Amino acid sequence: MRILVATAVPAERDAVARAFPGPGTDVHLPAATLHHHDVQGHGLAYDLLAAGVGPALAAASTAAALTAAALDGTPYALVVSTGIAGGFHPEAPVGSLVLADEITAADLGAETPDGFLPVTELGFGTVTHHPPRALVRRIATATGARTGTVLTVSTVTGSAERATALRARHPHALAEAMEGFGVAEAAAAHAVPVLELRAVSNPVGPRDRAAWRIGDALTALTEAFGKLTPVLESWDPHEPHEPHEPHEQ
Ligand SMILES: O=C(O)c1cccc(C(=O)CC[C@H]2O[C@@H](n3cnc4c(=O)[nH]cnc43)[C@H](O)[C@@H]2O)c1
Repeated sequence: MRILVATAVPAERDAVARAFPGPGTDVHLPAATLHHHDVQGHGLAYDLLAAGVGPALAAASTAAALTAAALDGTPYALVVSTGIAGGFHPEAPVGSLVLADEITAADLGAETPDGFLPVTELGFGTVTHHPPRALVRRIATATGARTGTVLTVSTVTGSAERATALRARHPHALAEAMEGFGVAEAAAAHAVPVLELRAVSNPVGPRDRAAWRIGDALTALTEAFGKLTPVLESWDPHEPHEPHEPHEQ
């Protein structure tokens, strides 16, 4: 089973790679370079992709890798968007793991005098993707990740007011990052299921870049991916999808 893991930057990709034994191999594609790891004896192959920062570049790079695999006749069974993230206080503290049960574009829409309208209310597209519920449950149990909404933003939140406004619109949001929705859009175009797993490096709120605990978050990411293989090994990508249940408000 082939799994595509999309991070934003090479430091996150390398943190994931440290979960696997051996050096891996690089595969150069048009518009994307994959770092390939076969997990011996488990029938799993991971392709790690530093897909770029922000939803647009992440979507373009992920789509390039998905298309190459499909044309090759060895399509991916799963796409995982991963990396560091901001965590909403107090539910997702620095160093914790968050696994998305919803991946939501938080700033894709229009501002109106009455507030923000998502694109769906303008009659376009989608703003949310849902990872497979049963798989989310199993991975959360294996890794200790909290489950909830992970927001995708194009602008990192830098004030308490913005953090409060986002939580008011998305009461189940645990974290924000900048790529998940883009990666999920590319996966959906190929009808491939998607996960988003994040390690919290900073609180969502007033900007204090010097306080980001990137090293701790990258270590948490390596540990989480070390626990993923047995779960994915026992996962049947063809198992029927449990219907999505909306969060209770
Ligand atoms: O400087 C480094 O060593 C370094 C190592 C790993 C990652 C980075 C990044 O800057 C990654 C950018 C990436 O992180 C996500 N992120 C993290 N915190 C937030 C946040 O509060 N709000 C939104 N996004 C966040 C995001 O996905 C960025 O693409 C640096």
